[in-house]
Amino acid sequence: MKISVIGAGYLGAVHALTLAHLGHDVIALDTDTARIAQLARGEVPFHEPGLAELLQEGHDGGRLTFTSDPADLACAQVHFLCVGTPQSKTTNDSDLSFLMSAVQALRPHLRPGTLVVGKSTVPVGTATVLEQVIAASGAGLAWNPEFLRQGTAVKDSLVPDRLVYGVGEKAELACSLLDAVYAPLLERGTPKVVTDFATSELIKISANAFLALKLSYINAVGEFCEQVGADVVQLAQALGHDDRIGGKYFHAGVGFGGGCLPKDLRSFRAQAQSHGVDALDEMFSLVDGINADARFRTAETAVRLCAGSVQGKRITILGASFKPHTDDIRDSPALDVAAQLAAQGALVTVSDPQAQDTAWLQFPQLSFEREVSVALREAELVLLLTQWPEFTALDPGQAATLVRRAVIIDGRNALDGSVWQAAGWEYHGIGRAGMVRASRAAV
Ligand SMILES: NC(=O)c1ccc[n+]([C@@H]2O[C@H](COP(=O)([O-])OP(=O)(O)OC[C@H]3O[C@@H](n4cnc5c(N)ncnc54)[C@H](O)[C@@H]3O)[C@@H](O)[C@H]2O)c1
Ligand SMILES: O=c1ccn([C@@H]2O[C@H](COP(=O)(O)OP(=O)(O)O[C@H]3O[C@H](CO)[C@@H](O)[C@H](O)[C@H]3O)[C@@H](O)[C@H]2O)c(=O)[nH]1
Repeated sequence: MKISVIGAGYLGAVHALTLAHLGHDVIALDTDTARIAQLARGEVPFHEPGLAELLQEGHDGGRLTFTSDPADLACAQVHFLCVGTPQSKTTNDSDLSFLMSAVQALRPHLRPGTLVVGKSTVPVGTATVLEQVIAASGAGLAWNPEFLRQGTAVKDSLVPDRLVYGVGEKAELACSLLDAVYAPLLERGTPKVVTDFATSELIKISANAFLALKLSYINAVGEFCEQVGADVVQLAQALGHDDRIGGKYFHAGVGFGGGCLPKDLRSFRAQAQSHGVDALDEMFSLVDGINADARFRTAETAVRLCAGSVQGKRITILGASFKPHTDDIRDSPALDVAAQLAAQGALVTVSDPQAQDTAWLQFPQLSFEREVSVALREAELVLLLTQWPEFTALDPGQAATLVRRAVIIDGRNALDGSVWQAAGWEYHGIGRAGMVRASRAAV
């Protein structure tokens, strides 16, 4: 099938390349002409495991085209909308301006029997409005939210845990075309939920809000653990043995970031508020606050470990991206903590295997050093804030010879604290008061 994908960012580029992998002819459009030129040359525009191989495969198979001209989309039978829906600069609402201009640009090139499919994450009610915007063209509209995670985006797209079709006036057309698009996944038994627009929109945003809730819950319990001398890592493991709770997505630490969870939970708050569901607004205000606090408390611990002031202290931060295996620094907890410490006069060096090139432009107050052994030199405090394998595999004995003071905050509880302690480090896991006490005893 001929398919267009509009918006070639972290979601759209992956979606376009996986659709080509499934055997479709895909044309991807982005208003960022540099990005389109890069993709057309066969270069991936960001770090995502497995994406370069898919791009090569799509090029070799002649199934991929890239454009910035909406007129080129006229040949496609299905059009996926994958543009950004960031948080508004002034409120908690989603900024839908990119989505609206993408649909306006597409509208003249639509014809009867074709389908526009929204994949971007949107507030409830958006699909109903867009269905009216394109109605005169004779094309149908569906909402098909995406649940991929950066870092495992290719696998998540090829082996999704569910497909959601939100359908409206042209439900039959929508279901038959989406079934054809996803035929290889459906044949493998991927669960499919067909529902109305509002439910499909809410499924997506409430999923992300729930994940944020789970993380803020374990981080708040982690704070309690610190107060009473308990260990949040053991606690989460024990809770996770209960299937009703589950151990996934339950790692306490410096909190969540990225281009999705923070802005989606705020959009959820704004939507709940505008519909008078104050309990959800209040609940997610707390979730957001706990997350901000996790970052703040990490920075506070760093100050405490520097005898009350980081002024002039050399601090090394391991990690810049919001999670490992991506170069995305949107709302990165690591960079937030780094900036908080730099604002208090610390000399902060950040190391990241992939995210440095974007991070240094946005954070000129920080120093960046890709080579971790160089970044660690003469550090008076080290914080592990993004658990890249390059960092979790560090030899603590070797690392101890590089730093001035062997003190580490493990902001992701990703290191084996007892091994680091045995190598002479003062180890501080977040929510792990027991590890701090053991560290002090070892010193
Ligand atoms: N990143 C993810 O893992 C992920 C997963 C699921 C859902 N989502 C949702 O998908 C949407 C996109 O997120 P993203 O992370 O890919 O954002 P992104 O910023 O990486 O990509 C958005 C792309 O859209 C392009 N664009 C903007 N306006 C355009 C227009 N009018 N026409 C064509 N292209 C245009 C931008 O140049 C950019 O390349 C958001 O709604 C997000 O919430 C993202
Ligand atoms: O146990 C955990 C798991 C995650 N995180 C943090 O939570 C944030 C988000 O992680 P993750 O959800 O894995 O990354 P995203 O790629 O942002 O994916 C989320 O956002 C996407 C965009 O909407 C959705 O499609 C995905 O389903 C949803 O998981 C990151 O900062 C992680 O470090 C933790 O702190 N502890």
